[in-house]
Amino acid sequence: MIEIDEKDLHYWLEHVKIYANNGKVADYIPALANQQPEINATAFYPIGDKEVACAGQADYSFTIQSVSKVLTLALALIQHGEQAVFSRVGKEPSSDPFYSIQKLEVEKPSKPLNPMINAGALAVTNMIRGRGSEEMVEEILNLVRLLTDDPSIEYDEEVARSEFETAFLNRALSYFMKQNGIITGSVEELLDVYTKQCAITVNVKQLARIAAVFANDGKDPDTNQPLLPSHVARVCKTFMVTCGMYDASGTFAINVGIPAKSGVSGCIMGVIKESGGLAVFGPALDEQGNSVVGMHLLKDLADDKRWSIF
Ligand SMILES: NC(=O)CC[C@H](N)C(=O)O
Repeated sequence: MIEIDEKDLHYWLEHVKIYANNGKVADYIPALANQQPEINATAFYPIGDKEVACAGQADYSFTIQSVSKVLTLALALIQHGEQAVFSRVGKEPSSDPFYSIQKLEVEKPSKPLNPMINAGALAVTNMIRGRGSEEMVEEILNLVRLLTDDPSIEYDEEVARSEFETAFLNRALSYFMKQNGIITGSVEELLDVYTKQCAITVNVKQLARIAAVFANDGKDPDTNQPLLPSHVARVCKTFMVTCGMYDASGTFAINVGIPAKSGVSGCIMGVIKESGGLAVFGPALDEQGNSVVGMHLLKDLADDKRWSIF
């Protein structure tokens, strides 16, 4: 069991916050361009009914963006099983940027390489049960409410609308996959669900709790009640290791060595085996779209606490 307390978090966040100057806030989603690069926060949610530790603006809410890809994958696996899900999406890293379209044309048969890139996540979201986009969004929100133990979790309407109005690349990916039978039904409805799942808002304490459920093999970190089947948690964690940090996943595995997932809002969740979940937020991003402050914080903490699973 690796102990981490508030003093650690304060110390390391103070140490790395200067790196925000080296990054840029995502602006391809207009509503995200308004984020303040100097905001930062981190939280550690321990397994075993102990207090969450945090530092920085820990009550600040942000949208989860690509972190939602792990959650919709978990939901699709629960609803349809591995065979059905992996008939539509692959299990291999792509080494391309998360929004890339090129491998969809090159791979034969054409199926997105993994569920952590946009194409794969869109294919997974397309599988979520529901009679329409509203019910599908509600299914996803209910999973996030379960994992955060907070029934008030919602999505940010302005961020969702802003992405929906400008998601030309995600529409292109979806139409390409519809042509190849990977996606069925209305692309506009799919984009409606996808942009809303990306716009679900949490703070670092809530995100750290989600990571803690994965660290506890799918069980509630406080009560040990099963929330996700352990094999689903295992598949999700494996994808976080191989593809969770986009085309920086290999470097991250060497430098930090834990399952993690980032989102372009500037959030990262990290899973520390049998210990707990760590979340960090800092909206200034590096070239690959990962939070600069988050990457430095995770690297320093992983070195200090010997977190690497390798
Ligand atoms: N990397 C991300 O966080 C991408 C999520 C974003 N909503 C998109 O599809 O572009």
